[in-house]
Amino acid sequence: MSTHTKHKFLEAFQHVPIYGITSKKDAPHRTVYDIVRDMLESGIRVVQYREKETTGLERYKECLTLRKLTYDYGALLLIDDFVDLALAVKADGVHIGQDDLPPEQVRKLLGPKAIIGLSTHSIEQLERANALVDCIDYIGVGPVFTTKTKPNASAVGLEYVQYARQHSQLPFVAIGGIKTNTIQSVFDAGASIVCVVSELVSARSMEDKIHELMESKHKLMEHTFYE
Ligand SMILES: Cc1ncc(COP(=O)(O)OP(=O)(O)O)c(N)n1
Ligand SMILES: Cc1ncsc1CCOP(=O)(O)O
Ligand SMILES: [Mg+2]
Repeated sequence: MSTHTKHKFLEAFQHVPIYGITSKKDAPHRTVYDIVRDMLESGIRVVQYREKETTGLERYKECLTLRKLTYDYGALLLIDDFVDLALAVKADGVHIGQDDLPPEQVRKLLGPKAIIGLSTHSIEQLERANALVDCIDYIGVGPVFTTKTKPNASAVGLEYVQYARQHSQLPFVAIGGIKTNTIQSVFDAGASIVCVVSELVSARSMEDKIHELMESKHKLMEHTFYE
């Protein structure tokens, strides 16, 4: 909303431009706490809690522990969908979809300091988000590629990432089907922040996986620098 919240959001990607999202089903033998601790130990500083198949009470208990953990690492905790949960655990903000509460209502509920992200899947939705530049802090752009993590959503493609790069007035996070073999194309299309859910959460070593993912970003930077 304010330049302050946008700055706080962008600053958190200074070292690792990866937005972390929880997914217990991609690491069935680990707790959400272990998953997030690994993300934080690997340098991630923005974590979204996204657990669809959990009770409200379990979500609350898990988020309470994550609030303390993310706080200890100076990281941001965002909640997917549930504004009430974000308020209850004093999260830094929420990520909402096109079918959730309208962003203006979410802003009224959470106040000026909260970070609010909104999913977009088309040029029309991106342009509507541009008109909300005083209400929301960033947008999601995706699914870039088809993904089992969101099986019913159609891919928007790299062209939409390029469009976001050129036309979004808000910081954007590219998401959906981004893996070691596709991440380079997403950076090439103009994304600065990416989200890798299943491949990261299921990795044997999250730290190694992040290094592997970031190799393409470094290659891109060297390439741009020497051009
Ligand atoms: C960073 C980011 N981008 C997009 C989404 C998708 O959110 P939404 O459209 O609400 O869909 P669900 O995640 O609820 O299935 C996201 N969560 N995070
Ligand atoms: C939550 C969400 N929103 C758009 S795609 C997606 C899932 C991304 O998961 P993965 O990185 O495993 O494809
Ligand atoms: Mg959602």
